[in-house]
Amino acid sequence: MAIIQLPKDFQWGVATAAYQIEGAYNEDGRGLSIWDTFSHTPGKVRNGDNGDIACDSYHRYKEDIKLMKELGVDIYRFSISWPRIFPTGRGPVNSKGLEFYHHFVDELIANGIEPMCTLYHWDLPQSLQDIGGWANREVVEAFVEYSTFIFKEFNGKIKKWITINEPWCISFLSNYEGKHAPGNHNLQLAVTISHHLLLAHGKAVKAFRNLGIEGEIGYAPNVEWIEPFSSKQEDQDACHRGMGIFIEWFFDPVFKGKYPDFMLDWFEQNGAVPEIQEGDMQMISQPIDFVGINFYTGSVGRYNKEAGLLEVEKINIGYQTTDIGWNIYPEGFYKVLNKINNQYGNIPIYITENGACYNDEVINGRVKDEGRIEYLKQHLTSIRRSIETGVNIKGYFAWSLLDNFEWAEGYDMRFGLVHINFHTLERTKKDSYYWYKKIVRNRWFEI
Ligand SMILES: CCOCCOc1ccc(-c2cn(C[C@@H]3NC[C@@H](O)[C@H]3O)nn2)cc1
Repeated sequence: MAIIQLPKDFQWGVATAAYQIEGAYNEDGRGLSIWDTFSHTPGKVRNGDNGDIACDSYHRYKEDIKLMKELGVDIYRFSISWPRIFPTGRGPVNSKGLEFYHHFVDELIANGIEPMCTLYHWDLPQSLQDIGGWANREVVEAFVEYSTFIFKEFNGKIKKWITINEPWCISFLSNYEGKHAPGNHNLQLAVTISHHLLLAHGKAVKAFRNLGIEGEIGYAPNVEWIEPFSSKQEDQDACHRGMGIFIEWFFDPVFKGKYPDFMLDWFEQNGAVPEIQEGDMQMISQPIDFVGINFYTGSVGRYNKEAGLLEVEKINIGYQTTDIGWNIYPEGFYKVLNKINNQYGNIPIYITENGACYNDEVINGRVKDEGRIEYLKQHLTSIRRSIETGVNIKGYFAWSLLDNFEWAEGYDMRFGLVHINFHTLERTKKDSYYWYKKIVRNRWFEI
């Protein structure tokens, strides 16, 4: 057995997102989001699930904060629902929605838990989608207005800010693959949206600096590791593209002020180019204070001309998988963290999401989720290895505090440290909750 120790000043947290846990979708003046529309469209979400009620955290947030308090976490990553603040995306403020988030943040602080706020975690106001959504540069301006309002409202209370969560999911998964809201299938649209998301991020950072808001700001891309099947150049190049759409495409503009040529060329060969205007790249590359990294899985990849847009085939070589079918690949976590560190400098990193889907149920009042504990051990070990290699990792957020609405997979796929009975909304602490509580307290574990 080996003892794995995390630094004393390492921040321990848990993460959620508004649409996945709040419910109260039409309460107290909240406007509709694209996920209300998408989840209410037959065939889009497993079992026809939607976020109308979810974990009912809008009403039960004090109970959830008590769970965090007992867990002993230092920090809680949550998102603000844009349509709960601006029901049509811009214009009149919904005072009840704003009041909810003030009460929520005050309760966190009163319980000694630092708030980390994600401004955009996929729930675009439907009214903005009706004018083209992120494909329309007007929506970039609306995001800056929304962000500026929130910065001013919570200045001094919230000191860690994330602009955009997982821009790959918002652009390519949602507008090329069509798997998430709004469910389009158009590469040019996806590339245009990816550019506008980065522009929105940069403009929000600029506003944050100009307003003199207290604290730190970053964004939270999701990344995967794809190990080349062989040293053949075609396999290496295929995996470079497969990772490039997550890493270089969303990191180079922010940290180097330009898109990576190998991805620009590939998209252009497929008929898509980002619509870059004068000053955009300078705005996008506003210096940030940290980068949030969301990591779940990796795979082995090889060149295959028939394997979709990037011609990289992810092959199953027998890795164990979680209940959502994703490979368990902690080695890839170590590799991707070191790749980012080597390519973009020793930028402070928060692991803003990492966790495992295991759908264990409550039996005699207990949830024995050993698989999740093992996954967390392996991935926290990769974090320790990365820190010892020189990666500046400041903290870790387990995804997620609660079982919740896992987007197109609905409620069947459970990532929580706390089990939710979605009929009664009863919360049950899983074995992994007690394990994580011990790690947060001791800052070491055996593997
Ligand atoms: C192109 C292949 O298409 C198949 C499906 O492709 C994906 C890829 C990735 C995901 C995915 C889901 N999550 C977890 C969430 N992160 C944010 C938070 O809200 C969690 O709920 N991360 N990535 C889903 C589907």
